[in-house]
Amino acid sequence: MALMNLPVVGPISVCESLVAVVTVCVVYLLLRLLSTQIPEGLKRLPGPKPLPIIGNVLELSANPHLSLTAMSERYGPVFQIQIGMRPVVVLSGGETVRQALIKQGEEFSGRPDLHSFQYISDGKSLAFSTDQAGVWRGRRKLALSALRFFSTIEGSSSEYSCVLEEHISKEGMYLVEQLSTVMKANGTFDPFRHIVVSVANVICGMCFGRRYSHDDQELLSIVNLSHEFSQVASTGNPADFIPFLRFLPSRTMKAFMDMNDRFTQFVQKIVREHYISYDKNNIRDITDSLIDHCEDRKLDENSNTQISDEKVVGIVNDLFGAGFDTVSTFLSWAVMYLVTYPEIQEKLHQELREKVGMDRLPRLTDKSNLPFLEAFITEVFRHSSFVPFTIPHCTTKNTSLNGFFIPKDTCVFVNQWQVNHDPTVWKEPTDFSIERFLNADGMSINKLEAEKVMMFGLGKRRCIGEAIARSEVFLFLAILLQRLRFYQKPGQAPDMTPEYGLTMKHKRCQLSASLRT
Ligand code: HEM
Repeated sequence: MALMNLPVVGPISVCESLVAVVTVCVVYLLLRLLSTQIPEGLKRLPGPKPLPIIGNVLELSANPHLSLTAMSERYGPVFQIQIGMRPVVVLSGGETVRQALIKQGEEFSGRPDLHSFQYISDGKSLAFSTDQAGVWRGRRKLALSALRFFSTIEGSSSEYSCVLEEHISKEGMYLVEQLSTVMKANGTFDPFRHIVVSVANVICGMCFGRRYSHDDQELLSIVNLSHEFSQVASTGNPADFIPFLRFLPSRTMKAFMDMNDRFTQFVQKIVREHYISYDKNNIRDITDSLIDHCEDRKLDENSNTQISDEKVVGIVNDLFGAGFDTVSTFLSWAVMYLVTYPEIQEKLHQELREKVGMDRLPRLTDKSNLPFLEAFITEVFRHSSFVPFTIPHCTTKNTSLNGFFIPKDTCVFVNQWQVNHDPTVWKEPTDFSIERFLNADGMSINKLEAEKVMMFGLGKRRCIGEAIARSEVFLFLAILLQRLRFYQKPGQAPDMTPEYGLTMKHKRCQLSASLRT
């Protein structure tokens, strides 16, 4: 919205354009000459030579995770590229990433002030905004404790170990029913279309205390718009790195802004309803608990009000947004792998039949008893690496990594895809093999290998929804595998080519399924 209000460049003469271009080039060269004095004992970052103004944009290709992986083979695990006018440090290799995000976690815990990030949750996102460390830490703590509380409290009956298990079990069964109904009516179904509603309902239950039907147009219009978001939020938009592009119309950017507006309005409407019906003695969900936190602060003279009410309650935006897209993308990929490898699907079903049986639903406590399923989940995470980069990081002070100097406020990309496909760590990294995560006896998980897979980031910015996400992917998949058999439409092998983004999706497609007896 703000971008559309900016004045578009008016008519300018050739002479004026030339002067502008020459000035930009001179300033650019001067900045490069004056930039980065390397402290003694440290080295300058290696990397490809940038072109003026556009930097290394042309070398990034449509799949930056692949081109940056190829560059890491040439320049090593820490190197610098220039995207437009902005230097970006790229980290690869498990050891180097661990060193940066865990051992030097504080120095790499910032977020860069990318232009497009200001449109996410009105610039007040917990995950994307450049909040000062104190504010971000306070919000993160609040978000973590709200998530923990509203996933571990008791369910409505003793059948469930906690409310999270109840939400997932119920949504899992609705999903099975929904898919068999669609199969009866159409003969095929689009996996993402249905999975995303079920997963959104789990996080809606926790955040807003409500669920939506699979045909709810309002919810569908929100959850199906994540594609534009994902495209821009991953490694940014050209306008984040080449400032004058902000003044030119961009279709991707407009779609990104529209999507963010609609998403924020959707959540704000629910938050407004919560403010009206809020009752201190009946805290129903995460939104209520955040409102309650603000109300309590008002009564406490000594309370720390560094974080505004808007930023406290706005945390639900992040939890809802991050909570449905990632998990549903994973599950949708998992179904694609099941269809592609029917022999693995049968093995997983047999494991469930033997260890859980067909008379009851799987539970979270069955996890340790289902090593094939856990190995399958880990291999889908590794092989698809559908979150190829973490959210971009930023250095909070001058620092060094592997002997290379990195100035304060440098944008940092962490290449999770490379870590998960590093040929020095993984045997035949392009093969899909669940055996790589099983011990020699074939009956238990090789934890050491599983921990090498990187999907949730590491250190200070590590995903706060990891525990919930892991419970969701396990239980949804266990229920689907117990009740259904998935298969491809005759003669139509599924297209496993990922479409690049913050979360990489497979192409939308039609699959088939039948109920298991
Ligand atoms: C399979 C599912 C998921 C994956 C693969 C995933 C992955 C990630 C990654 C890679 C990051 C960025 C880490 C970094 O910048 O270093 C992240 C951040 C985050 N995730 Fe997740 N996530 C998942 C599910 C969830 C869920 C279910 C929630 C909430 C209910 C959630 C909430 C967040 C939040 C709030 C952040 C920002 C943390 C911060 O900036 O301090 N995620 N996630």
